Amino acid sequence: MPLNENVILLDIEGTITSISFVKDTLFPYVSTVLEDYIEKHWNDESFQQDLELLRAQAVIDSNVEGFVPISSGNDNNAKKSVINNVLWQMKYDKKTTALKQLQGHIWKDGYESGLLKGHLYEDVLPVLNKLTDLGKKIYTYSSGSTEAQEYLFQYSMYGDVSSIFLKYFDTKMGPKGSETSYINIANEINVNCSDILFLTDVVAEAEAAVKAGCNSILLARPGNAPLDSEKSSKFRIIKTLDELLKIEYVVPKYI
Ligand SMILES: CSCCC(=O)C(=O)COP(=O)(O)O
Ligand SMILES: [Mg+2]
Repeated sequence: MPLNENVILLDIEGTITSISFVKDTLFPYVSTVLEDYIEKHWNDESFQQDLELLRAQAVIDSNVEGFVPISSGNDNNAKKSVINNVLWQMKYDKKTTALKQLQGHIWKDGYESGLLKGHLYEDVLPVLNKLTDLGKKIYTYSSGSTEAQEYLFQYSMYGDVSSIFLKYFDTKMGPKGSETSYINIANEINVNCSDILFLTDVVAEAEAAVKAGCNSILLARPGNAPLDSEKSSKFRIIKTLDELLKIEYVVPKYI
């Protein structure tokens, strides 16, 4: 049987979905419809919850250089300031739970209208199906909100493939560069960290997972940022998930 670990935890962007889909399709969709969305949904309970998170994040960010404040109240000035704050966060690709939750809600319309179709590399579904047949449990952990992840899989270019994934995790487990987040996920699914193989395109995330006691493999997909040769040398690097099926026993390279 390939792989020691029973749990396969997948990063999304740069691992199973192209960075280009996120940066060139999903993010511009939000920038384009943001103003209309805020105007239309301002009084909705769901948007008011998103706004509360954005306001709380703004307090945390208030000392960050270039920070864009959110005005209080419900007038046009407040709406404009929310738009500007969101665009500022997106410009710097901030991974705050507040931004990610709002983006997920905005993408919903785009997926449901058929304008957005979640990208998946062609090796992903065949390999994940084989791993499932081998008894492996498949989970995702992304900075994108759990709802955003679900939409991407429900409305993927291959149709609804969400049933492959047992559960989605997001930054509510903690940031992806923090070892505690992987311990939180292990606790959530009732396994030891040593039972988790985390796949990602980001070395700092792989290092955090390994510090927590998980194993980790790096993905080098076309269009990903080049991997730092020194830092990534501690890890096995694969180009597609097919390579997972060829691994008989993963001797963690970082030991
Ligand atoms: C779940 S699709 C949206 C992806 C996203 O917003 C993002 O920031 C990607 O982060 P990841 O942790 O999947 O690399
Ligand atoms: Mg990634």
